Amino acid sequence: MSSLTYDLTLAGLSVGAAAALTGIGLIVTYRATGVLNLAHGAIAMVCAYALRGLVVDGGWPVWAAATVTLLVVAPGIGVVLERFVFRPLSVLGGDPAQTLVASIGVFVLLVGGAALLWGPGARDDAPEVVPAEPWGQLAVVVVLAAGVAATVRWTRFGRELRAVVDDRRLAVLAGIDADRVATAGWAFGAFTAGLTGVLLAPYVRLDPYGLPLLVMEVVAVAVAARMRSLTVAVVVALGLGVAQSQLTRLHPSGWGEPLLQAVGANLFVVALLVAALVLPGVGTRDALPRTASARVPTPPGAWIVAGVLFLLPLGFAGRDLHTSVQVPALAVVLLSLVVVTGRGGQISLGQAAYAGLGALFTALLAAGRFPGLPRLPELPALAVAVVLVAPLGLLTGWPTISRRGLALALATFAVGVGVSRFVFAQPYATSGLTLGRPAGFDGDRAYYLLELALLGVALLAAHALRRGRTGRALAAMRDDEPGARAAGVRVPSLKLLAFVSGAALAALGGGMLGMGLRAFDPGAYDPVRGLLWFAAVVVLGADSTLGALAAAALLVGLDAGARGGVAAAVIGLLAVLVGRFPGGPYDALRTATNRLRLPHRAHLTPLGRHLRTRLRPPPDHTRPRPGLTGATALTVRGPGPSIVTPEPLRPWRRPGGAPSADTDSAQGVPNGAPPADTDSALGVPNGAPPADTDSATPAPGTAPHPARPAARPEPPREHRAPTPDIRPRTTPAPDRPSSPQPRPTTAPPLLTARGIRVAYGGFTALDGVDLDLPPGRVTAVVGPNGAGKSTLFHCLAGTVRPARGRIGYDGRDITRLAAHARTRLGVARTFQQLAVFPTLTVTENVRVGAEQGRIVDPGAVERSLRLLGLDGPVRVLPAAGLPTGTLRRVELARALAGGPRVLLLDEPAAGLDTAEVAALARVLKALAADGTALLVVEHDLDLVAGLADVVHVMAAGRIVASGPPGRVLDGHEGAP
Ligand SMILES: Nc1ncnc2c1ncn2[C@@H]1O[C@H](COP(=O)(O)OP(=O)(O)OP(=O)(O)O)[C@@H](O)[C@H]1O
Repeated sequence: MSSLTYDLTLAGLSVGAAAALTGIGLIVTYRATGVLNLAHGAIAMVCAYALRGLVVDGGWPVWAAATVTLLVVAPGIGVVLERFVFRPLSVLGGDPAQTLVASIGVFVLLVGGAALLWGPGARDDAPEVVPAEPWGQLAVVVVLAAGVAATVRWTRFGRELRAVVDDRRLAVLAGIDADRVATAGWAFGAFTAGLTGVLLAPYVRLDPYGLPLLVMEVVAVAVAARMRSLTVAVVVALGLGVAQSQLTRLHPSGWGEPLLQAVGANLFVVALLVAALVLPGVGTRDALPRTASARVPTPPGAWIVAGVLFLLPLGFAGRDLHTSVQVPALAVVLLSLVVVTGRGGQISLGQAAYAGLGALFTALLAAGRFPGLPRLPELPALAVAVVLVAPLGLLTGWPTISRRGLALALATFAVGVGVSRFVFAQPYATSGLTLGRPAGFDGDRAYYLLELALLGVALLAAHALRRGRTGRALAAMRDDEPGARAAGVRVPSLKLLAFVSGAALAALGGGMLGMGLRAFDPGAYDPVRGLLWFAAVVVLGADSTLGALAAAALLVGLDAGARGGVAAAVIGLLAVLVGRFPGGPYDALRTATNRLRLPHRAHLTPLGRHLRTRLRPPPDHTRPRPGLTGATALTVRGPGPSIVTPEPLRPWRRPGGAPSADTDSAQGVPNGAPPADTDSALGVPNGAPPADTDSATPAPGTAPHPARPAARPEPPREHRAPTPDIRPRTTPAPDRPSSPQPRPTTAPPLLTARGIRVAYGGFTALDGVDLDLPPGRVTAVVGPNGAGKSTLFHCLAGTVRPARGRIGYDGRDITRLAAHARTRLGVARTFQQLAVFPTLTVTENVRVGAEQGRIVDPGAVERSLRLLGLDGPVRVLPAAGLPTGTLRRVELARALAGGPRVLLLDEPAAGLDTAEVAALARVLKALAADGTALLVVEHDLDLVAGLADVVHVMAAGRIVASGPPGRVLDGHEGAP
């Protein structure tokens, strides 16, 4: 090996070793806590400053200072973060969106705090702990990686660690001390961060912004290792380090030279872009940032106050006015986050890139240096820049189609870093690019007035995107993406719309900011700003335009003083604390969404599945709920004649024919109401405990089913079939709509499945299943756990694509059609685990279904609300916090509002009490009588017996018996 190659390899190994340390730390923290510690680089920076402080200012020997920094300060930071920031969040439910926001908050807090403490300038006197030669650093990395790998694989602690990462709640129930595991993970992660900072600081600029960002750029190493394999992380880190170093030897001529130089200097950023955008996303089980986008009610008069405050600077002069000029511009940038994150529910950490591109393009266009376009005056240049940047929103928009949560955060962060390094850091942008203000608006006051006008336009645009059909669809997508798809919302295009609009708004704000500063300053749009802006918007109410205005004023105002970093420190502190405010917006959302959810098997690793099975609550014996223990529990008598009991379509009514007053527990049962009436809309007897506060699939350790007002006795066999035991007990209301005659039973099926086969890995979940759903009939699918019912349901609904077979609808092949497209054709569904939109009111929930469904019928919302007994006071309440029984009806009303011809119901009775189940059965029978084809996947055989026209029994991925319930369910007698 030539001496140059050798020297470059050694230099590359040195850089790679530091990157490997970061990778190891990030992976261990992630494995121990499920948190991707975005503050890793900031911890590294603080430790580097601490070491420098002890050595340079305190006069300590390097070895003593390094020992204290690495063994006390760094792990101490980790323990403090775990104890006071992340543990409270995980105890509250471990919402990944909250932990993500909190880790961004810690990053911003540490960066701001460091700028306040040590000043924003760079230092070049960081002490050297390990000699510049790489062998020492390499040895440290190899020993650390081997030690961690051995611990994770072979020790009890390692097993506990994996269990905690899989599912903290389940691990705790299995007797694991999750806090101890998390504390150890955080302490070790912070130690590696400290080591990275201490090793890197002598060779790079030690400043509060640069070092953290540098460390975060190498997050690619951990992502490439899928946040799992330490070996892969170390190999990738060393490989990238050496490759980056060797690239400096190449000097191609022509256009390739600047490109190669840029790539060579930023190979870790290239790797980050590839890892975040091209490789499959990590952390896909993370939720959307639901909690980061709560609807914050606007206090009365707030807009007037905001208007007055924004007009105040017109009375300022000099430096104050000059500073104020930044506020409207920044407010426009932050409005872009309101649209993307607040309303659309998409994490976007790269918004600073679009703002910077807006400023850069405006400056280049105004200077006549934009390739292929003539020189333009400033205002048209700004308008053209906005138009040019808008489609670039697809850069962060398209990853959202397949990514969410952590994977999306990484993808958008990567785009922000990539644009910053490959566009903003190039000579044309860094060589003092000036940007004038539009003619006639040169003075600060006149320019401020122009900004207010542009801010007004941006506010109108943001309002338009947040209101009406689009706004409701965005909110639905944010609240519950599968639910939104099921309601017919075109989720992929809506995400792209959000990002394109967001990019346009950010570009407008960025251009305004550049004009305010009269120059393009790349530092004003670096990725750290992107994190700060994201945190600020989240903290002050992501779905609030007023919050964006307040955040802009706060950020500019706090940093207007002599010391920089105040704004970052304050916003960081608030972001760290925001998930912990009791009674805050998070609580309502958490109760509405999280309480119902035990992670689905599909989202768990094998260990999690094992724990879930072990810890599954025992069956609820307070309610007779005959289950199938296996196909052998049934006696199959073969197909018999179909039974169709046509019933008129009529609302969910109380006896006597009057539409039910809503007596949801949220509303309270009216005083003096008649005694327990199981035929009422809700079937909640007076004085009975609220029908539900629990989940259909309850969290471990809680009762598996909500308290029921009365146990439902199992009907005698002869009452179950062929005469359904659940019959309407009310006389039809005189004003009920006349319903068409049911279609003859010979009508061709509307939805068909032929030869459906689905395999998960090597396991065949469905093996050649055929199914027909004729109009006007209720078809039920029953079977023991794991029989394949849900998988079949998903195939019909479009959420699982079969490996083989065909799904047909009305003669058309829809096998490859997406879920939302099926809904728009007329195949609606409900969910086993509720999928409602908690921030929308009951009426808005139903309206989403009506607006996106098969037919747009202005009367559909009212009709559906009435049919499901939701037309009382409950209609104006947000879905968050309503009882399960009500939410089930909301979900059903939403599905019906789109005018479906086929309705797929996944365990519709889960979480309902006896009376609610009876009322539900009546509605479903009425729908069938009205010509709808219904599929019910249900464990409640009473319901199936009374409701279904034909029952299919599944076992081991096949349909093993079919026929009328009276025959097929006969053998169920005696089953436990
Ligand atoms: N995403 C997945 N990955 C791996 N295996 C899966 C996945 N989803 C389902 N399975 C397996 O496929 C089989 C059928 O599962 P499915 O959920 O369809 O059954 P089911 O009849 O609906 O059961 P249950 O009544 O408990 O919901 C089960 O053995 C299940 O463990």
